[in-house]
Amino acid sequence: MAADTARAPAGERPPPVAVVPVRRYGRWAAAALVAYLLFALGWSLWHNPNLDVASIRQYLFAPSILHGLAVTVELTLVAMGIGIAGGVLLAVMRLSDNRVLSAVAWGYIWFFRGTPLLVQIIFWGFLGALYPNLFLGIPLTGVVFGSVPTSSLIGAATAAVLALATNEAAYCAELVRAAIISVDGGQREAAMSLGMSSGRRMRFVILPQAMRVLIPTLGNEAISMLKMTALVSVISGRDLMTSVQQIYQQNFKIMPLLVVASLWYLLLTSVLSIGQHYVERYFGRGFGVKPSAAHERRARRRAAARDRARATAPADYGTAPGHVDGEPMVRAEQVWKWFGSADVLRGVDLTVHPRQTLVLLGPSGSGKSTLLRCVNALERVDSGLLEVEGRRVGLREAGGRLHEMTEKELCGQRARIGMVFQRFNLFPHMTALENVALGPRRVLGLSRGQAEAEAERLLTRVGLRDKLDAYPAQLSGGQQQRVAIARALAMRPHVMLFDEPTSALDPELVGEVLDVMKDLAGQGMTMIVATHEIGFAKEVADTVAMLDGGVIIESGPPGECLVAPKEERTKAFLSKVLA
Ligand SMILES: Nc1ncnc2c1ncn2[C@@H]1O[C@H](COP(=O)(O)OP(=O)(O)OP(=O)(O)O)[C@@H](O)[C@H]1O
Repeated sequence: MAADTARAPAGERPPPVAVVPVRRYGRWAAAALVAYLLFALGWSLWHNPNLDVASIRQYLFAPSILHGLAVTVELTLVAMGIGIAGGVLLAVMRLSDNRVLSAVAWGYIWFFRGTPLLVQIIFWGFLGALYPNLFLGIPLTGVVFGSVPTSSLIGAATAAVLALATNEAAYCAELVRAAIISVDGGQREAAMSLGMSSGRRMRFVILPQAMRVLIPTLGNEAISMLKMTALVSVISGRDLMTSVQQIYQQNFKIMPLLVVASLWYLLLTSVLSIGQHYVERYFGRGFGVKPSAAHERRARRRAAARDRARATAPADYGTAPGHVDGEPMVRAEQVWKWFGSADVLRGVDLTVHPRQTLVLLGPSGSGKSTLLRCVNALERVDSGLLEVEGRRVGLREAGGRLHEMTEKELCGQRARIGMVFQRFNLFPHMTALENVALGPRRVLGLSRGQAEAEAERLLTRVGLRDKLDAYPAQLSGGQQQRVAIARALAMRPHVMLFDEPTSALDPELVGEVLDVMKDLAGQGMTMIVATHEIGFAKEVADTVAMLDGGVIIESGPPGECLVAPKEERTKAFLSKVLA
């Protein structure tokens, strides 16, 4: 029997197919040639009397060299640390809606990238020539609390750090900004829909994902910083390269001393590269990087913490009750929304009562997503009244006028409204469990154990008990959407919005998501569902509304709207969808 037809007992993995690999003679020859050339180069260096191995040995651990090495390491670490922190701050300022902050950040980056680093080092080193004394006081008022001579405050070492860090911050700012922009916009919206403030969104959702893009470029920056520290010699900084130069200017052993410097730089660069590898692996979790042993240990520790926390998880941790009996859960009256000259919603009226399911139908571009986004305060309506639980969405009435809600108020309102997106928008750097636990932990203030115990309960409810530690990339579309539903439910929302939750799924995965939604409706969740699933609408909806061109042209019980629609447009739409 041929190897590829070998059989194993039924159900067991068969032996792998035995395959003779292609003989790649060209590659072997190329590898042998390169190895030979490298060996020859090493041999010629080692036996070159001008290299002066004895001097290399003599100076490799010389005190002045080791001191220079320590200065280089210290300068690199401190300047990179301050540079990265400053860069993040500048990037956030640059991306801010506040024009003054954005302009200041732009000006900073423009100036520090636009002038040579050498000039900046000399500037900081000789700052005393411009400002002989530094004052602490209130600018432009003449109020001074104290002053010191500049030269006593900013010595060569401080000037070196200031110059390298302020310059690095400008470069880092652009790298961080590019990395932040590279994070999908859906991530921000998903975090907003959980009621996370802008600071929390940045810290827990955007920056961890941006870091994956950022780390390789920051690794490059750190390595070039290591070598740029040599420039501080112009203000008498005592870095590695300066120490080497001082020695060979006296003894003329240029080659051996350059080899000493190179060996130390190579060692430092290697250490940085190894560090970069681990940091990259940490931030690459969920993006196809294999989970490390540490990841699995952490998962086991967390499972134990969940077991301990289960007993202490509060039953009523959810968002504060906001609903008054008898009031509609969602009410829209003459809601208009426009983008520039395009009127997307043109006077929408609808009412959804508690425990009811409203299904929104309508062709692509009719405004279904926009309406749901308005209900969740992701967009502000331009005209009309939109209320959830009797409170205007995104607006507060005071003194007979409407005021924009503060971020805190908006987050509180969003947290009571669950949203499930067409493209899932799971956080790719978090496991299913972490995705679901994020909101309760970071918005509602549960402990990690309690939040994860609750997340486990919800994931079990949507049939994903065995996928707690899987990252979104390791889940099918249907499974991802079920995690997204559990994530929204974890906030104990008062109303759930579904924006075409099955339209990005393969037909055979649609059922598993619809089953979870039917289950929710059966348990009395108030829901607004934009979908083209007519069978679901017939079975679950209390009301069906047909949106066309930003207007609800027909609404009523599914028995009327779907079985005997009055409007020609609805008939045409249904015949297309059901075709
Ligand atoms: N931020 C925006 N800026 C400009 N136009 C927008 C914006 N958001 C939506 N629109 C426009 O509003 C219209 C309605 O879009 P919306 O996404 O609400 O439709 P939809 O009914 O959900 O469509 P689909 O079923 O294809 O998702 C579209 O013409 C779209 O181009």
